[in-house]
Parts: sequence; structure tokens; C-alpha cells
Amino acid sequence: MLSVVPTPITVRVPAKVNLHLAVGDARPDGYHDLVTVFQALSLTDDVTVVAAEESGIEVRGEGADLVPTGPENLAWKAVRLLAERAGKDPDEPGVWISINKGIPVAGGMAGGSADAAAALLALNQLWKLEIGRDELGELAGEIGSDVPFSLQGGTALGTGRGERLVPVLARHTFHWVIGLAKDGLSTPEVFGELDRLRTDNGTNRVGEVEPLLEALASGDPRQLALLLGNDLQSAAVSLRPVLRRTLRAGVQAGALAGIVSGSGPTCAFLCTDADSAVRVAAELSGAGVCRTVRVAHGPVPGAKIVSEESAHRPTPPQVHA
Ligand SMILES: C[C@@](CO)(OP(=O)(O)O)[C@H](O)COP(=O)(O)OP(=O)(O)OC[C@H]1O[C@@H](n2ccc(N)nc2=O)[C@H](O)[C@@H]1O
Ligand SMILES: Nc1ncnc2c1ncn2[C@@H]1O[C@H](COP(=O)(O)OP(=O)(O)O)[C@@H](O)[C@H]1O
Repeated sequence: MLSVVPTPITVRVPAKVNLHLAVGDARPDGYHDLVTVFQALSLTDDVTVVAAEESGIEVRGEGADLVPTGPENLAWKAVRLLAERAGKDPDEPGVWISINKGIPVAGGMAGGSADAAAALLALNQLWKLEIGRDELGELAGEIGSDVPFSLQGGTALGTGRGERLVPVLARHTFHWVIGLAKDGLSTPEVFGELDRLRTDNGTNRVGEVEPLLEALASGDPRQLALLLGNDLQSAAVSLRPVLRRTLRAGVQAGALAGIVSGSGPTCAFLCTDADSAVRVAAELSGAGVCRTVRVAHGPVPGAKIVSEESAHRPTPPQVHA
């Protein structure tokens, strides 16, 4: 008898950095209204789905031991949501998922959200559901605030919880150095710390987003560097004071500006060009304030299906501290 080998589908999905993150006051539902500008960066995860008798999830790559392989994995939430939509048993959907992590775990770069977005796209194809991008985006927003952006990629303005997106024009490619920290920070804890700091003694708030949008359209990294801002930065630094040193070290190494990525603790440094990014990465690595240092560029596209051949990731340029 001829046995048919199921065909796996692999989706590659990017990390994000928030170039502008304005956080409003806490809402009754526990969330905060945001005005944010996301940019998708060239640090990626690969998520492969394949039809299987035994359903489950496995995680490989850097920080894999910190990622849950049960129902708490955000990719598994995507599986359950799409299984319900497809009329399948969400407890036994008959799918095996392999995640290859290249995005730092709990680093404020939306790695879990990225895997959920990738799983949505891959299963849409595997189960031939033909759900359009708009509906996929809505399903993504049910999983988490950052998931719709992971699907969309590029550069986008996010409002609401960050899930309502409008694409933003970004001319040219921007070059970044990414400084990874030893341990992650919890997103809800960082939002909570910001609320506490604001109640106790107030904190500065980032200004309007329009000047940053103009800098993106101009494509001038020097102009953009002056306008990067993140309301969560003071909270992340309060919980992890060493980040102040990391931010200073990146600028001393030659970056135009440094910023905590989202809720941190990863720090992102904007550089003039690709060569400068490599030099800054080497020097920051030598400063001993980061676990690992990588170079990246953005914007890059959102989640997309890649062929099996190209699913074997090239080793990203990195410098070990
Ligand atoms: C801060 C940001 C900036 O892009 O990213 P990260 O740094 O975590 O990657 C996001 O707002 C994180 O989005 P995401 O990680 O999807 O968060 P969710 O799962 O939706 O929410 C986790 C928790 O964070 C808090 N939260 C999240 C989003 C938001 N607008 N207000 C909040 O207060 C809430 O306590 C919520 O329960
Ligand atoms: N697929 C996943 N990849 C990474 N973390 C995940 C995943 N699913 C759930 N998590 C959990 O989400 C937490 C936040 O991880 P992550 O999304 O990488 O960071 P952040 O929210 O800071 O951007 C992790 O500590 C981990 O326990």
C-alpha cells in the first residue's frame, strides 16, 4: 500500500521593535491604550506545522527551555482558535508544531506573538481554510495585542491595545544593534510598574507621534534617532537598573540612539548604516553589559510561507559577549 507523507508548511516571522510607544492610563479591563509605531526586524522565528496523529508542540533554538510547550504557548492558542473556526476538535486538532526560535524570549520583541501569527498563517494553508488577511488579523487580535503586527510586518502605527494597525511609509532600510539581556521581563509587570511610577512621582511621557512619522518618511536615521521614545522604558529601567548602563554603552559605542524595546529588557540601538552597526555591535559586545549582541535591519515583511529548503535558517550575524 502506498503511504502518503504529510507535507509540512513553514512560516518565517519577524521580531518587532517599538520606535514610539505612548502608553495611556490603565483601562478598566486592565489594558492600556497605546499609540505605537512598530517596525519588523530581521530577527526571525520559523514555525512548521504538519498533520500528525499525535498533536503537540516542540521548541528549539535560543531560549527554548523558557518557552512553554503546553496550552500556554501562544502558537497553541492560535491552533485552538483556528480549529474551532474550522469545526475541528481543539483538543485533538491532529497537528504537530515545531518552533525554531531566533527571536529572544521574553525580550520585548514579541516572540510569542510572532509564533502565534505564524501558526495562524501556516494552519490556514494546511487546512485549506482560505481565510483572508483581514479576518486572520482579527483572529490574531483575539490572541494578543502584538499578534496582528507580527502578521502584517513592515512599519505600522498601532492604536487601541496596539492591535489596530495602519501601515506607515518608511523610506530606506534602518540598521539596528540589538542588545539581549540575561533574563526576560514580564510584560504585565512592566505596565504595572509604569502605573506605580506615575502614581508615586509622575514620569515623562513621549510626545506626539507625527514628527517620528515624518522622520520615517524622510529615511534619515539621524532625524529618526532624535525622536525614538518609549513610555515603558522608565518602568523597565526601574525594574532592571542595569539597563541604564546598557543604553549608555550603546551610544558610547557609536550608535545614534538607544531605546528599550517594548517592555524590555532587550535594548535596540539605531545606527547610521550597516557598517556602523557591525562596529557598534563589536564594541558593545566588548563592554560586557549584554548577554549577546546582534545586528538587524528593518523594516522586513510580516509572517510569510517559506519553502522547506529555505526554512533552514542562516545563522544570524551575532557577537557573543
Ligand atoms: C508592550 C508591547 C508593546 O508592543 O510589547 P512587548 O514588549 O510585550 O513585546 C505590547 O503592548 C504587549 O503586547 P502583548 O505581549 O501581545 O500583550 P498581551 O498578551 O495582549 O497582554 C499581556 C498583558 O500586558 C498588559 N498590556 C498589554 C497591552 C496593552 N496595550 N496594555 C497592557 O496593559 C496587560 O497586563 C496584559 O494582560
Ligand atoms: N511561542 C512562544 N515563544 C516565546 N514565549 C512564549 C511563547 N508562547 C508563550 N510564551 C511565553 O510568553 C512570555 C513572553 O515571551 P515573548 O513573547 O518572547 O516576549 P515579550 O512579550 O516580552 O515580547 C514568555 O516568558 C513565555 O513564557
